[in-house]
Amino acid sequence: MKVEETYLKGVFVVETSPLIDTRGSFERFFCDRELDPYLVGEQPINQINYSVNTQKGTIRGIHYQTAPHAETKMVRCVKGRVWDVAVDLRYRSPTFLKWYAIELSPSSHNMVIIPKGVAHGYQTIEEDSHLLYLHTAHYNSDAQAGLAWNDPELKITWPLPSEALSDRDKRHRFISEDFIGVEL
Ligand SMILES: Cc1cn([C@H]2C[C@H](O)[C@@H](COP(=O)(O)OP(=O)(O)O[C@H]3O[C@H](C)C(=O)[C@H](O)[C@H]3O)O2)c(=O)[nH]c1=O
Repeated sequence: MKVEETYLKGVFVVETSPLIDTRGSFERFFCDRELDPYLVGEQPINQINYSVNTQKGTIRGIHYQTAPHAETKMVRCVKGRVWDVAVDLRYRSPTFLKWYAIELSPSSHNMVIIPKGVAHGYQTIEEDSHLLYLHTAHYNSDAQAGLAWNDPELKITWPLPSEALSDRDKRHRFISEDFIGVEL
């Protein structure tokens, strides 16, 4: 696994290598031993989720779980193609409210690691795009929080016009002036 840190501390891009033979290929998606240096002090994987998006242009997010249910999540696109965004919400982070985006797709063999305090969203750039998530915390409906995809404070330059937002994602409030970041 090749792991590179982005300019958002703790946000890593992992590239895995398929082992190809006459039958096809085999690819290791996750290994706690290999990724342990990047998941310092993290709990093990508690949940694995799978998201199917039928439409191109769908935006999901920008979500995070509040403490004490904050989580690291690892996201991989297993079908189609998505533009994946991480937004730094960490108190006193030098990249507070900065965002990083990367295209995830099966052919890129890549996965993004999104640590606690960093919110996550994505837009599908192909129809029928599927995502696999590994989470280091259990889902807690009372700890759900989110940012508006079109928050003027973030100025996220989504690649396509927004489509297929959930009612919840349509209702996120813009970041208030007194927002200083999230507790971890
Ligand atoms: C995340 C999650 C959701 N749910 C239930 C809650 C809702 O009834 C339904 C859909 O949840 P939600 O609308 O939050 O799903 P997305 O909009 O795809 O959000 C996800 O995608 C964004 C981009 C993320 O980064 C989060 O991991 C995750 O929140 O599944 C569960 O039962 N367990 C879970 O772990």
